[in-house]
Amino acid sequence: MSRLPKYIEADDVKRILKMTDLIPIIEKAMGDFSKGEDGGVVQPVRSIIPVEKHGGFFGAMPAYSENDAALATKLVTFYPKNAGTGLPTHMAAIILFEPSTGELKSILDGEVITSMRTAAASAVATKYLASENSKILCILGSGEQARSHYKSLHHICNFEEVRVWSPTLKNAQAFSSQLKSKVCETAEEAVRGADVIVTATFAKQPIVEWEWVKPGAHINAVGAVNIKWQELSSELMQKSVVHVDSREAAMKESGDVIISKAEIFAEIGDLVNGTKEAQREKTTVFKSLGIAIEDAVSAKLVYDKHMENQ
Ligand SMILES: NC(=O)C1=CN([C@@H]2O[C@H](COP(=O)(O)OP(=O)(O)OC[C@H]3O[C@@H](n4cnc5c(N)ncnc54)[C@H](OP(=O)(O)O)[C@@H]3O)[C@@H](O)[C@H]2O)C=CC1
Ligand SMILES: O=C(O)C1=NCCCC1
Repeated sequence: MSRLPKYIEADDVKRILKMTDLIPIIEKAMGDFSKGEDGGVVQPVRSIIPVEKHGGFFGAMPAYSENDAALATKLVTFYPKNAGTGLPTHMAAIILFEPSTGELKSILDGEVITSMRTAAASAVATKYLASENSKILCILGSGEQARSHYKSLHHICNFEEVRVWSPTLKNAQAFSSQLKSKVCETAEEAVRGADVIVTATFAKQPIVEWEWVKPGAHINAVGAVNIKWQELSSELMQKSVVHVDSREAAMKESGDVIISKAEIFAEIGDLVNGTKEAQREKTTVFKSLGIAIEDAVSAKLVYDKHMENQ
């Protein structure tokens, strides 16, 4: 047998990975992660190094799930300045190992997995925290995450209206021409009256204010993964019931949490495990940072399905 690892390309990942399969797997991984040692997950907060000269960042994200027999590390770069150049702003590879022997199994494209597993994590949060009667979805941003969230959140709610706002109007229009939605001229117009809000931007300063948000709405805040950046105003963070994927990561990486000094009520995994009660009727925030265990279990899923068809 060849010992050369298989490389699984983006197109294959896209073909193999289905949101309907991914959402329950991410839900279980978030639950296992929040059980601590009992969940069989080992995952430090990622290491991120700035590549200051070029305005980029490089991250290493190792994780092991004993329950899912998934051992992997993602290597990811994010370069906000790539926007508009034809190169993606996020690029990644996931390196998957066999936990019983330590053997290298595969290297997978990490861009599609990053996009889909982040949106799946927000879908899990939305399942527990959004009003069951949610009809209006607001998406701020029109890039990769905006698109994947549009798709994943339709698995959770029956939206009657989707609104999109993005600073570059033509990008919002392109989004809207591909994914049925209404373009808004301002973030405020998009946010007011929405039941579920997604912020998936490279904003460094808040783009959503407390007074715009409908009481009881749920917000998935996906961007601002930097201690100095915020997507949500401090008032909005302080007055909402705040959830995260990882408390440890939020305290180390999230400007929205650190600058506002908002209290973190729960990890989403605590809701999955039933150790904290979901407060659906309150205004809720899921501050997503992205955790490595999500990549590891997604990569294992893709690899197993890929090998079934060999
Ligand atoms: N939580 C997690 O697990 C993950 C989080 N992320 C984060 O999610 C965010 C979106 O990522 P992704 O969709 O891949 O990136 P893209 O580059 O595909 O899209 C970025 C979007 O941000 C918008 N934008 C840029 N600057 C601003 C600004 N100052 N104010 C408001 N909007 C702005 C752009 O608008 P326009 O095009 O109109 O100019 C664009 O729509 C990033 O912050 C990224 O780091 C990414 C992966 C995982
Ligand atoms: O989880 C990830 O992967 C990322 N999160 C935030 C920014 C870049 C990649």
